[in-house]
Amino acid sequence: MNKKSIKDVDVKGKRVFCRVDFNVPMSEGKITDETRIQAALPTIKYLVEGGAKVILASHLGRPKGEVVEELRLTPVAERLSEILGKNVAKADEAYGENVQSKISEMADGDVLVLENVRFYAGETKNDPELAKEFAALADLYVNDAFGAAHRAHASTEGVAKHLPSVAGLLMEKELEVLGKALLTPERPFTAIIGGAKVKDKIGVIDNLLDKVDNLIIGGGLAYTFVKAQGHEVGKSLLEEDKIDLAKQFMKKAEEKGVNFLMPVDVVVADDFSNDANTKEVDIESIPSDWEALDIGPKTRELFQATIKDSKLVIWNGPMGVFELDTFANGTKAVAEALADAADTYSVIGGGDSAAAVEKFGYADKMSHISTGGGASLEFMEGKELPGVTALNDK
Ligand SMILES: Nc1ncnc2c1ncn2[C@@H]1O[C@H](COP(=O)(O)OP(=O)(O)OP(=O)(O)O)[C@@H](O)[C@H]1O
Ligand SMILES: O=C(O)[C@H](O)COP(=O)(O)O
Ligand SMILES: [Mg+2]
Repeated sequence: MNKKSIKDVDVKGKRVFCRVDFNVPMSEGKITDETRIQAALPTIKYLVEGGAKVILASHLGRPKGEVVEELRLTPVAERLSEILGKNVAKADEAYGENVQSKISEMADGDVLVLENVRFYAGETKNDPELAKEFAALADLYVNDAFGAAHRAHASTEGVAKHLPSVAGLLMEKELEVLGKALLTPERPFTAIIGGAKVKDKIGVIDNLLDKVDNLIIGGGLAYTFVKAQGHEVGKSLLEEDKIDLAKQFMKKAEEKGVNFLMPVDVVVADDFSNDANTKEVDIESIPSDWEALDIGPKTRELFQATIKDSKLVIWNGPMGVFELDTFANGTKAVAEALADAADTYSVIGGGDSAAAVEKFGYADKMSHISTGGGASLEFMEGKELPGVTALNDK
């Protein structure tokens, strides 16, 4: 990596604004998967042991510039305190006088978690004034939030303009491992894309089609493509204004000779719940009042066969609503195929995807579990990550 890391600078006694990705899956105020907290520990401990005053900043969810009580970082700070075995302070804001006064009371090695940076509208707009407020809290900026490095936001990019700025240990490791896999990808190279962030992720398919041998589409993302194929999708997740784009991608795949795999059957439900009525139907027969919430058994086999024959697989986005057991089989089948494929280098990306692999007990069978979903995809596409570009060169 040509960027400076925390190992290249002196942190002792410094106030360090450390951006982490604590955007963890939560349910009813409880953290349901702490992969991202665990992944940030090496940097946090390095800073604590190095005698820095560690000021942690993160987003959680997408509160759109307003305070959303359920998206406070308090549970994360509490969990971090347990893990570190020391008191971790929590601020109710992310900058300003109250925060300054909390920081002025910190001793070397103390840890403070700021409030969700996305409670401020300026965060996602990369507002220079907000970036300056963040910078005013610290002497050094560390970006360890690989999962948010594809965002040019005030706490991931803007703040770096005002402070010496270096990468954290997780950021360094992610870039190294993913970079290696990408530099000379072993073939067949397969990308599996699913999940729910259709608007965000559909675009990555364009560049991926220049790189992969197989592209598998599942999860909520699939139904925009199903519609583009000319089938009805009932109440399934659909981005109407991306249908034309989906058509273009299918055409491009054909021209490039990329094997483009889509669900051939699905599990549909009459309600978004575990006790909904469900049935398995072929892809051209989704009933108008029903919603496809998982891939079906034929699709599971189809996807598994391709995975088995691949040497490198990158996977981002669950195949169905795996949080509900009724719709977990598709995601489980993909995880299982990857776990069984001993000769396949498997890279799992994304908060919910990592949670799924963990939930099904396959985490230690994967070659690399990246903390980045969108970030790992954009990196794999060959795009520059603004959160990395903004850091100081070596
Ligand atoms: N068919 C579907 N309909 C609706 N939601 C779906 C469907 N399939 C999967 N999902 C949902 O997609 C969500 C995960 O998508 P997401 O794009 O956030 O993936 P991720 O791995 O967390 O990546 P990132 O880190 O970028 O968020 C899950 O909560 C899951 O329930
Ligand atoms: O979950 C993620 O992929 C990262 O935390 C980024 O979140 P975002 O997609 O809401 O920017
Ligand atoms: Mg997610």
